[in-house]
Amino acid sequence: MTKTYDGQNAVDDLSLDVLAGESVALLGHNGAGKTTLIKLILGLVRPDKGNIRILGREPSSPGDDKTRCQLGYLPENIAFYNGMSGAETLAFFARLKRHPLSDCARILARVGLSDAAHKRVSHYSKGMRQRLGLAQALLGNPRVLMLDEPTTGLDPELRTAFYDIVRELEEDGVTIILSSHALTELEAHTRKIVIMRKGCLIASGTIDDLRRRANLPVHIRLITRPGMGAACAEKIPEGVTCERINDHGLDLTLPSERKIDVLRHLSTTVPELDDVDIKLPSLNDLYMHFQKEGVAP
Ligand SMILES: Nc1ncnc2c1ncn2[C@@H]1O[C@H](COP(=O)(O)OP(=O)(O)OP(=O)(O)O)[C@@H](O)[C@H]1O
Repeated sequence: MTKTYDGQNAVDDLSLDVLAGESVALLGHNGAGKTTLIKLILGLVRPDKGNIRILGREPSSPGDDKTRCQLGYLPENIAFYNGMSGAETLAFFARLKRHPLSDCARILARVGLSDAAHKRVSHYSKGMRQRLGLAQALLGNPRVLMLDEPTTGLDPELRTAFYDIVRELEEDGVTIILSSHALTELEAHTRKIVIMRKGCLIASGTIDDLRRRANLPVHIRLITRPGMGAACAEKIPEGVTCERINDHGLDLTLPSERKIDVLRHLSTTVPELDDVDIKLPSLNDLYMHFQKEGVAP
């Protein structure tokens, strides 16, 4: 589908299948079209070309509240009424979503806000507001949950707690679509990655799929017995770039398909070797690779 604003394609001829129960990370530069894609999925905006089905239905079709109630959304910047408490806020959203008010306390407990339930939202920290945002997204026990940059501004402990909740939801079979710029944490927490650039989808798959497609070099750090770095460097096979970092450390760069051969060679011919550390391309490396102009989808 394509969505155009003021003559510019915010989402440009993009096709995407998300399976039930999949957790998908949407990555892309500022203005790549991630939020627009989420709004298309939610039915908040309609595509100018193409179409979209979510849970088998057109999300923006008038009167289809049943489908919309099965979607949860945590926007990038959620606004609350500051004069209301967390419990009052959640009850307000629960009425809109026709979720039983008697269940709100359970949802507040799930996001760790029970103790602050009766505190005014204006007195909440950024992390507490974010958790309240997640609580409202969980109303209606959604089958599909859209989280737009949900961990921005959260400390490492809260991020971990946040992803623990996301994992539980995944285990319950909820489909999760999450947009973020926090690549390191996504690497550990999402199964499928979708990379957007200027409204287009430029790569998608698991991190292993993306590694295979990008075929970036692998880095291996070798640690030898003290003073044996130079002797070890002489035994490095042809076609492998070798950089000495000190008298007992070497950094190798090699094509990924040679990884096993080179490790086998080192283990049989370099008795001075003390330790080996293999660094596969990270999600950040892959993201930078695919964002480069000229990489074909
Ligand atoms: N309501 C709108 N009216 C006009 N242009 C819009 C509107 N919403 C988004 N755009 C434009 O569409 C493009 C994609 O914006 P979008 O917010 O989807 O990007 P994003 O990937 O979510 O960015 P970020 O990472 O900065 O949040 C941008 O050029 C933006 O200016």
